[in-house]
Amino acid sequence: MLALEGISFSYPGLPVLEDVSLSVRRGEVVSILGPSGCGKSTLLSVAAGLDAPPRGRVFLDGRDCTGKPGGVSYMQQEDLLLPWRRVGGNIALPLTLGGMSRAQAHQAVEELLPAFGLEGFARAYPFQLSGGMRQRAALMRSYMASSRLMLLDEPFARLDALTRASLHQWFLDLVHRLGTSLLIVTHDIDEALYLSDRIIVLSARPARVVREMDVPDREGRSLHGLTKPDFTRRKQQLLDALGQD
Ligand SMILES: Nc1ncnc2c1ncn2[C@@H]1O[C@H](COP(=O)(O)OP(=O)(O)OP(=O)(O)O)[C@@H](O)[C@H]1O
Repeated sequence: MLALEGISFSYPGLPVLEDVSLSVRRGEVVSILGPSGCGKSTLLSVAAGLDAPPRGRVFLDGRDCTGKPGGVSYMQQEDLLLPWRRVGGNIALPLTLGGMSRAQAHQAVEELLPAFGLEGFARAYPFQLSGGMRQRAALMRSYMASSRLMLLDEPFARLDALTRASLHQWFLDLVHRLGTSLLIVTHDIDEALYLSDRIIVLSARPARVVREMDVPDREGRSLHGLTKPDFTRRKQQLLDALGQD
Protein backbone atom coordinates (compact mmCIF):
# COMPACT_ATOMS: atom_id res chain seq x y z
CA MET A 1 0.00 0.00 0.00
CA LEU A 2 2.75 2.46 1.01
CA ALA A 3 6.29 2.07 -0.26
CA LEU A 4 9.24 4.35 0.46
CA GLU A 5 12.14 3.63 -1.83
CA GLY A 6 15.67 4.86 -1.23
CA ILE A 7 14.72 8.04 0.64
CA SER A 8 17.53 10.45 1.50
CA PHE A 9 16.77 13.80 3.10
CA SER A 10 18.75 16.65 4.65
CA TYR A 11 17.93 19.90 6.38
CA PRO A 12 20.45 22.60 5.49
CA GLY A 13 23.80 21.23 6.64
CA LEU A 14 22.18 18.26 8.42
CA PRO A 15 21.81 14.87 6.69
CA VAL A 16 18.82 13.18 8.35
CA LEU A 17 17.73 10.18 6.25
CA GLU A 18 20.06 7.98 4.21
CA ASP A 19 18.67 5.57 1.65
CA VAL A 20 15.67 4.50 3.72
CA SER A 21 13.29 1.98 2.16
CA LEU A 22 10.24 0.50 3.82
CA SER A 23 6.72 -0.62 3.03
CA VAL A 24 3.35 -1.02 4.71
CA ARG A 25 1.00 -3.64 3.32
CA ARG A 26 -2.78 -3.45 3.40
CA GLY A 27 -4.07 -3.97 6.95
CA GLU A 28 -0.55 -4.09 8.36
CA VAL A 29 0.72 -2.24 11.44
CA VAL A 30 4.36 -1.23 11.11
CA SER A 31 6.28 0.59 13.84
CA ILE A 32 9.44 2.63 13.50
CA LEU A 33 11.87 2.63 16.41
CA GLY A 34 15.00 4.73 16.53
CA PRO A 35 17.21 6.85 18.77
CA SER A 36 16.00 10.30 19.73
CA GLY A 37 16.50 12.86 16.96
CA CYS A 38 17.44 10.28 14.31
CA GLY A 39 14.83 11.44 11.82
CA LYS A 40 11.66 9.43 12.59
CA SER A 41 9.29 12.40 12.36
CA THR A 42 11.04 13.58 9.20
CA LEU A 43 10.47 10.15 7.69
CA LEU A 44 6.73 10.33 8.44
CA SER A 45 6.57 13.81 7.00
CA VAL A 46 8.20 12.54 3.79
CA ALA A 47 5.80 9.58 3.74
CA ALA A 48 2.88 12.02 4.12
CA GLY A 49 4.14 14.04 1.15
CA LEU A 50 4.77 17.15 3.26
CA ASP A 51 8.50 17.08 2.55
CA ALA A 52 9.90 16.21 -0.87
CA PRO A 53 13.16 14.25 -0.66
CA PRO A 54 15.91 15.05 -3.15
CA ARG A 55 16.49 11.31 -3.57
CA GLY A 56 13.98 8.46 -3.37
CA ARG A 57 10.29 8.04 -4.12
CA VAL A 58 7.08 7.54 -2.16
CA PHE A 59 4.43 5.26 -3.67
CA LEU A 60 0.84 4.93 -2.51
CA ASP A 61 -1.00 2.03 -4.09
CA GLY A 62 1.65 2.00 -6.80
CA ARG A 63 1.22 5.72 -7.65
CA ASP A 64 4.13 8.08 -7.22
CA CYS A 65 3.07 10.50 -4.45
CA THR A 66 6.48 11.95 -3.65
CA GLY A 67 5.99 15.44 -2.20
CA LYS A 68 2.21 15.27 -2.70
CA PRO A 69 0.19 15.47 0.53
CA GLY A 70 -3.42 14.36 0.90
CA GLY A 71 -3.33 10.61 0.23
CA VAL A 72 -2.93 9.52 3.84
CA SER A 73 -3.69 10.89 7.30
CA TYR A 74 -0.83 12.10 9.42
CA MET A 75 -1.13 12.68 13.16
CA GLN A 76 1.82 14.69 14.37
CA GLN A 77 3.28 14.56 17.87
CA GLU A 78 1.47 17.66 19.13
CA ASP A 79 -1.72 17.12 17.21
CA LEU A 80 -4.10 18.62 19.72
CA LEU A 81 -7.83 19.19 19.51
CA LEU A 82 -8.99 22.77 18.98
CA PRO A 83 -10.10 23.82 22.48
CA TRP A 84 -12.86 26.14 21.25
CA ARG A 85 -14.56 23.46 19.17
CA ARG A 86 -16.74 20.69 20.47
CA VAL A 87 -15.40 17.15 20.21
CA GLY A 88 -17.77 16.33 17.32
CA GLY A 89 -16.69 19.46 15.44
CA ASN A 90 -13.03 18.65 15.96
CA ILE A 91 -13.46 15.12 14.64
CA ALA A 92 -15.60 16.22 11.70
CA LEU A 93 -13.03 18.80 10.62
CA PRO A 94 -11.22 16.69 7.97
CA LEU A 95 -14.58 15.83 6.41
CA THR A 96 -15.90 19.40 6.27
CA LEU A 97 -12.53 20.68 5.03
CA GLY A 98 -12.80 18.02 2.31
CA GLY A 99 -16.09 19.54 1.18
CA MET A 100 -18.66 17.36 2.98
CA SER A 101 -21.71 19.18 4.34
CA ARG A 102 -21.74 19.74 8.13
CA ALA A 103 -24.85 17.59 8.53
CA GLN A 104 -23.32 14.65 6.66
CA ALA A 105 -20.01 15.01 8.47
CA HIS A 106 -21.69 15.02 11.89
CA GLN A 107 -23.75 11.98 10.91
CA ALA A 108 -20.55 10.13 9.93
CA VAL A 109 -18.93 11.11 13.23
CA GLU A 110 -21.97 10.02 15.28
CA GLU A 111 -21.87 6.59 13.66
CA LEU A 112 -18.23 6.01 14.56
CA LEU A 113 -18.14 7.55 18.05
CA PRO A 114 -18.93 4.24 19.83
CA ALA A 115 -16.01 2.45 18.13
CA PHE A 116 -13.71 5.12 19.54
CA GLY A 117 -15.27 4.94 23.00
CA LEU A 118 -16.71 8.45 22.71
CA GLU A 119 -20.43 7.82 22.45
CA GLY A 120 -22.37 10.73 23.92
CA PHE A 121 -19.38 13.10 23.92
CA ALA A 122 -19.86 14.84 20.57
CA ARG A 123 -21.13 18.00 22.26
CA ALA A 124 -18.49 18.08 25.00
CA TYR A 125 -15.46 20.36 24.78
CA PRO A 126 -11.97 18.82 24.75
CA PHE A 127 -11.19 20.09 28.29
CA GLN A 128 -14.11 18.01 29.60
CA LEU A 129 -12.48 14.74 28.44
CA SER A 130 -9.85 12.62 30.16
CA GLY A 131 -6.38 12.41 28.57
CA GLY A 132 -7.14 8.99 27.11
CA MET A 133 -10.44 10.18 25.63
CA ARG A 134 -8.77 13.24 24.10
CA GLN A 135 -6.23 10.97 22.48
CA ARG A 136 -8.98 8.70 21.14
CA ALA A 137 -10.71 11.77 19.71
CA ALA A 138 -7.47 12.89 18.03
CA LEU A 139 -7.04 9.38 16.59
CA MET A 140 -10.61 9.42 15.35
CA ARG A 141 -10.05 12.77 13.64
CA SER A 142 -7.05 11.20 11.86
CA TYR A 143 -9.15 8.21 10.92
CA MET A 144 -11.69 10.60 9.37
CA ALA A 145 -8.92 12.11 7.26
CA SER A 146 -7.99 8.68 5.89
CA SER A 147 -9.38 5.36 7.01
CA ARG A 148 -7.00 3.42 4.76
CA LEU A 149 -3.58 4.46 5.96
CA MET A 150 -2.69 6.45 9.05
CA LEU A 151 0.74 7.76 9.93
CA LEU A 152 0.97 8.29 13.68
CA ASP A 153 3.86 10.08 15.38
CA GLU A 154 4.16 8.95 19.03
CA PRO A 155 0.38 8.64 19.42
CA PHE A 156 0.45 7.54 23.08
CA ALA A 157 3.55 9.31 24.35
CA ARG A 158 1.76 12.03 26.32
CA LEU A 159 -0.30 9.59 28.40
CA ASP A 160 0.49 8.13 31.81
CA ALA A 161 1.50 4.45 31.87
CA LEU A 162 -1.88 3.07 33.01
CA THR A 163 -3.90 5.05 30.47
CA ARG A 164 -1.41 4.08 27.79
CA ALA A 165 -1.73 0.36 28.60
CA SER A 166 -5.52 0.45 28.42
CA LEU A 167 -5.41 2.47 25.21
CA HIS A 168 -3.02 -0.06 23.66
CA GLN A 169 -5.49 -2.87 24.27
CA TRP A 170 -8.36 -0.84 22.89
CA PHE A 171 -6.32 0.28 19.89
CA LEU A 172 -5.25 -3.23 18.94
CA ASP A 173 -8.86 -4.34 18.91
CA LEU A 174 -10.00 -1.26 16.97
CA VAL A 175 -7.35 -1.64 14.28
CA HIS A 176 -8.30 -5.28 13.89
CA ARG A 177 -11.97 -4.36 13.45
CA LEU A 178 -11.40 -1.44 11.09
CA GLY A 179 -8.63 -3.07 9.05
CA THR A 180 -6.66 0.20 8.82
CA SER A 181 -3.01 0.16 7.77
CA LEU A 182 -0.71 2.01 10.13
CA LEU A 183 2.80 3.36 10.25
CA ILE A 184 3.59 4.35 13.83
CA VAL A 185 6.62 6.16 15.19
CA THR A 186 7.39 5.30 18.78
CA HIS A 187 10.33 5.29 21.18
CA ASP A 188 8.66 2.61 23.30
CA ILE A 189 9.88 -0.92 22.49
CA ASP A 190 7.07 -2.61 24.44
CA GLU A 191 4.51 -0.55 22.55
CA ALA A 192 6.07 -1.46 19.21
CA LEU A 193 6.09 -5.18 20.10
CA TYR A 194 2.56 -5.08 21.39
CA LEU A 195 0.95 -3.21 18.50
CA SER A 196 2.86 -4.18 15.37
CA ASP A 197 3.08 -6.84 12.71
CA ARG A 198 6.51 -5.56 11.82
CA ILE A 199 9.10 -3.29 13.43
CA ILE A 200 11.70 -1.24 11.62
CA VAL A 201 14.72 -0.05 13.58
CA LEU A 202 16.58 3.05 12.43
CA SER A 203 20.17 3.99 13.24
CA ALA A 204 21.27 7.27 14.77
CA ARG A 205 21.24 10.25 12.37
CA PRO A 206 21.52 10.08 9.43
CA ALA A 207 18.95 7.32 9.83
CA ARG A 208 19.36 4.05 7.95
CA VAL A 209 17.29 0.91 8.41
CA VAL A 210 19.38 -1.37 10.64
CA ARG A 211 16.84 -4.09 11.35
CA GLU A 212 13.41 -5.28 10.34
CA MET A 213 11.56 -7.68 12.62
CA ASP A 214 8.33 -9.57 11.97
CA VAL A 215 6.12 -9.96 15.03
CA PRO A 216 3.64 -12.80 14.49
CA ASP A 217 0.10 -13.21 15.84
CA ARG A 218 -1.00 -9.62 16.40
CA GLU A 219 -4.60 -10.66 16.71
CA GLY A 220 -4.13 -13.03 19.63
CA ARG A 221 -2.17 -10.60 21.81
CA SER A 222 -2.94 -9.64 25.36
CA LEU A 223 -1.08 -7.57 27.92
CA HIS A 224 -0.12 -10.81 29.73
CA GLY A 225 1.95 -11.73 26.67
CA LEU A 226 4.36 -8.90 27.53
CA THR A 227 6.11 -11.18 30.04
CA LYS A 228 6.42 -14.25 27.80
CA PRO A 229 9.92 -15.51 26.80
CA ASP A 230 9.20 -14.84 23.14
CA PHE A 231 8.48 -11.22 23.92
CA THR A 232 11.60 -10.84 26.08
CA ARG A 233 13.79 -12.37 23.37
CA ARG A 234 12.48 -10.00 20.72
CA LYS A 235 12.86 -7.04 23.08
CA GLN A 236 16.51 -7.93 23.63
CA GLN A 237 17.06 -8.19 19.88
CA LEU A 238 15.54 -4.74 19.39
CA LEU A 239 17.67 -3.29 22.19
CA ASP A 240 20.74 -4.80 20.50
CA ALA A 241 19.72 -3.24 17.19
CA LEU A 242 19.27 0.12 18.92
CA GLY A 243 22.72 -0.29 20.46
CA GLN A 244 21.41 0.01 24.01
CA ASP A 245 22.18 -3.43 25.47
N1 LIG B 1 12.50 21.92 10.13
C1 LIG B 1 13.73 21.54 10.52
N2 LIG B 1 14.82 22.28 10.19
C2 LIG B 1 16.07 21.93 10.56
N3 LIG B 1 16.34 20.82 11.30
C3 LIG B 1 15.31 20.06 11.67
C4 LIG B 1 13.95 20.38 11.31
N4 LIG B 1 13.12 19.43 11.82
C5 LIG B 1 13.92 18.56 12.47
N5 LIG B 1 15.21 18.94 12.39
C6 LIG B 1 16.37 18.21 12.94
O1 LIG B 1 16.47 16.99 12.21
C7 LIG B 1 16.82 15.92 13.07
C8 LIG B 1 15.74 14.84 12.99
O2 LIG B 1 14.55 15.34 13.56
P1 LIG B 1 13.25 14.44 13.72
O3 LIG B 1 12.25 15.26 14.46
O4 LIG B 1 12.87 13.89 12.41
O5 LIG B 1 13.81 13.25 14.64
P2 LIG B 1 13.02 12.23 15.57
O6 LIG B 1 13.74 10.94 15.45
O7 LIG B 1 11.56 12.24 15.23
O8 LIG B 1 13.23 12.89 16.99
P3 LIG B 1 12.49 12.57 18.40
O9 LIG B 1 12.81 11.17 18.74
O10 LIG B 1 13.14 13.54 19.33
O11 LIG B 1 11.03 12.84 18.18
C9 LIG B 1 16.97 16.53 14.46
O12 LIG B 1 18.34 16.78 14.68
C10 LIG B 1 16.17 17.81 14.39
O13 LIG B 1 16.72 18.78 15.25
